[in-house]
Amino acid sequence: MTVRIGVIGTGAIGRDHARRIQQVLSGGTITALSDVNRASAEAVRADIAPEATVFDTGEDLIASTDVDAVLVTSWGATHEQYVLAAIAAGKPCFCEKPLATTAEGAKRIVDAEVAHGRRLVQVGFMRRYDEGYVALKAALSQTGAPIMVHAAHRNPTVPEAYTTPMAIHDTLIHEIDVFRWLLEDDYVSARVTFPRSCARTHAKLRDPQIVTLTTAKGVVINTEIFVNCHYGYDIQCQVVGEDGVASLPEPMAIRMRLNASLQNPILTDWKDRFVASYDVELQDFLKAAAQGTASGPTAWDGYMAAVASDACVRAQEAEGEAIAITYPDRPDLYTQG
Ligand SMILES: NC(=O)c1ccc[n+]([C@@H]2O[C@H](COP(=O)([O-])OP(=O)(O)OC[C@H]3O[C@@H](n4cnc5c(N)ncnc54)[C@H](O)[C@@H]3O)[C@@H](O)[C@H]2O)c1
Ligand SMILES: O[C@H]1[C@H](O)[C@@H](O)[C@H](O)[C@@H](O)[C@H]1O
Repeated sequence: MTVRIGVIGTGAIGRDHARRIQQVLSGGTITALSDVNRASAEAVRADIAPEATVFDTGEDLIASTDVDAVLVTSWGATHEQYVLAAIAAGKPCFCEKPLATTAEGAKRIVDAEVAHGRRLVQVGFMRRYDEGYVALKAALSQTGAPIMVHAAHRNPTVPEAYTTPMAIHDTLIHEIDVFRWLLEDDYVSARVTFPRSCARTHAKLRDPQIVTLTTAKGVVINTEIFVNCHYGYDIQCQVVGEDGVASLPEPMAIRMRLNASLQNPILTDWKDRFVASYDVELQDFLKAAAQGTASGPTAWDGYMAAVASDACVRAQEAEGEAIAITYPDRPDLYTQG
């Protein structure tokens, strides 16, 4: 079966996901597009999916009989309304991170999916599909029980509209999810400290910042978020265990001996750093959607990330103070896998 996909939000990642479904992956075809900026959807139709229909609203797209499954790749604050509409229509839905911008919003999605009784939502936490993180998780069986994690999430630059809380719900959200998965653990508290801000930041963004998460098993995770680091897109992670240390591998790069120096290029764009992971996560989505369901990171994972993310934003405001994180019980729908 070829799954007929509608894409809501055709900006950077919506366009890139449409491209991979049309040109790279198997089992899916783009039949519908929608964006509040209609010209953006029209441009994706012209460049990537000439057979697709452009809809005025995401809701119209979801209701279309030409759409079997939905990709939500609009701005974070608009995800909840579209994911809820897809669940109401009984259509599988891939939602980019964040599932919702508040824990309450993510909980409404969990409640709707539980009431539906079958998984329909996959959240775009692509790092769980990244070869490096998968290898790192496997290596933890040799380095012994984890004690500490040192991580860094560095972007070369961000737009002016990117403000201090976005460092958490737009950027750290990847670490929040991937460390739950990597350590098979949940968070109990969050603390944020701010060094002096870097010269390249602006008035509404304190950058960099260091987030310390403590887990139920007592692991302490330090993550530096530095979104004006200038030199490249750089994701670092080192897990210190009882018997040894395991590090996330660097992306493959040609090492050159040139001009009297040893050179190793560093990527500058998330699209390139995680290109293979996006391919694998969406192939996984297409496979499950063909069966009318979803696999991969769940709405519960999206909700858990939103709970931790809200706590981290409160921890930013309470600079230096630990903020407790508590979770409700996991519904049966999310207990397998
Ligand atoms: N997994 C990842 O690594 C990754 C990478 C980039 C972006 N993202 C996420 O994907 C989402 C989109 O990010 P982006 O970088 O593509 O942003 P973007 O600004 O390039 O594109 C978003 C698009 O959504 C459209 N839009 C906004 N509100 C809408 C609405 N109500 N209905 C329909 N369309 C609407 C905008 O017009 C825009 O074209 C964000 O949630 C972001 O966090 C995830
Ligand atoms: O939306 C992007 C994307 O999720 C990237 O992976 C992350 O590094 C950026 O900080 C974020 O703004």
